[in-house]
Amino acid sequence: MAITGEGDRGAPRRRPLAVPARRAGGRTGGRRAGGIRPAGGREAAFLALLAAETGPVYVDQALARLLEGSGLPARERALATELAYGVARRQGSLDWALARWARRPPERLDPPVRVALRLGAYQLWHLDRIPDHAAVAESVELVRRHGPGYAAGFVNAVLRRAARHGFPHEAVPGAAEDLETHLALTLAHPRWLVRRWLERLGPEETRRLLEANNRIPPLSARVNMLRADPRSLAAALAAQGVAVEPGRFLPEALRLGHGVSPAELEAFQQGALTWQDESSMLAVHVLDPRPGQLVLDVAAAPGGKSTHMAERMGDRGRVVACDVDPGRLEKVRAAARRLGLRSVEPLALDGRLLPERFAGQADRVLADVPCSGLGVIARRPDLRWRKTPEDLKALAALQGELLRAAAACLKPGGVLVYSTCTTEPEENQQVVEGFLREGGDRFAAVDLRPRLPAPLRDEPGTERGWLQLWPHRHGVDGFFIACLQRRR
Ligand SMILES: C[S@@+](CC[C@H](N)C(=O)[O-])C[C@H]1O[C@@H](n2cnc3c(N)ncnc32)[C@H](O)[C@@H]1O
Repeated sequence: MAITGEGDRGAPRRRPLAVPARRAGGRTGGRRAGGIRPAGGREAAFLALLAAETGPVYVDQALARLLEGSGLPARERALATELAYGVARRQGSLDWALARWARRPPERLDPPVRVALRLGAYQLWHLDRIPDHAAVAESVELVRRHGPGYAAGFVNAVLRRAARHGFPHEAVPGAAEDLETHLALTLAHPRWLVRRWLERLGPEETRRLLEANNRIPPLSARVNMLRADPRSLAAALAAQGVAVEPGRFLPEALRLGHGVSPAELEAFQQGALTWQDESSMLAVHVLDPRPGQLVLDVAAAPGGKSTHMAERMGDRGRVVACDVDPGRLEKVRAAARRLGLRSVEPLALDGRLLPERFAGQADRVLADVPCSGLGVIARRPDLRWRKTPEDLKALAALQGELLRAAAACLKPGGVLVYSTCTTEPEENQQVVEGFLREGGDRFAAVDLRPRLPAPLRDEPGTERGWLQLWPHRHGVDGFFIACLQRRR
């Protein structure tokens, strides 16, 4: 769902699988999803899942590219989204069950074959309204069109067995017997994540978190207060038949009903709103940039928070929007243009080099760093299967370096926010605590309570300078915010 400004955390992506084109077999193997026109929703889902399986792209991104300009009617687009997200979400448990009918683990099969099997099995086991024969026949047809020669007969045989026997519920251990495996299989998450959350949150909360990760997340928008006021905009949207309600925490936030096509909404095109989760808006509220200030955004693309800061500053002052990826900086430029903001200055640079230009000068610095994205699993359903504990370690090193560079740019009395869209302490509290230990008494954690809306003031950690938001507790993305101030 490429709808929030937060879609891509900019973390290093998985490398493309080194599948030789012939073995990958498909006529689509190795080609980017964007280059093909799907004939219907099922084919769009299949191609998006295949693109994610064989390239450095997430399913939601591949699907968005495929659907853009596909000319598919709304019903087929909805089917594509339901299937692609559903399969991506359930991949681990689908593979576990399919292994017994395929007599080998799906990851050892050619990508088009395993994608066809997952797509068929998902429809058989999780969608009541699709008749079994259609689920099987359509999957066979897709692999015939896009897979290796042998595949159609194999997929047909495996899916017929899967239809006959159903999902092997009897083989899933009970919660009392083996809670970790039970939750991993019934709520489709990798075991290492379930284990880590069980240790930290206990059984009940872990279950609620896993369930929240499997729900369609809210569609949140930020009103550009320089162009519109939230009440009137909400009324105008309601008059157009859009279901709309206020945000949970902030005056500029709105929640819109699903079924809205974000980029096509007139209010978006006219620069009156930006798609953004409320958790991200909170980071800017905590930083509290003021008109006329010099503000640095260390890792700014696609510009969700840079543009929010410029809006809050009345477009007066400078918001230097730095990002190492010049291509992604174009999105910042486009967002600022759409929103009518002139104070945003895109800068293509490794954020670690910012002190060479801005040492000791900035009033405010935002370090919204690349992270694992484990707080946005609901938006990016295949992410859970791609991340490993090793990723968290590698990211923590880069996050620490970016935080040190950000802090070096602050002037005395200047304020910094460090944020991520992950829930994991290695990328969050531990990075900030490590930095504070190294920095001696030059920096101090800022009490967040006066900077937060009332319902969040008493969350754990706020008086010590940090806030962890959770999808199952707060109804927003999993997001971390820490605030520091330079003393001298
Ligand atoms: C989480 S995203 C930023 C989201 C952005 N703050 C927003 O609100 O729209 C992380 C960004 O970090 C960038 N990035 C990764 N390594 C970087 C580095 N060393 N210096 C600067 N930017 C970096 C990525 O290109 C990506 O755009």
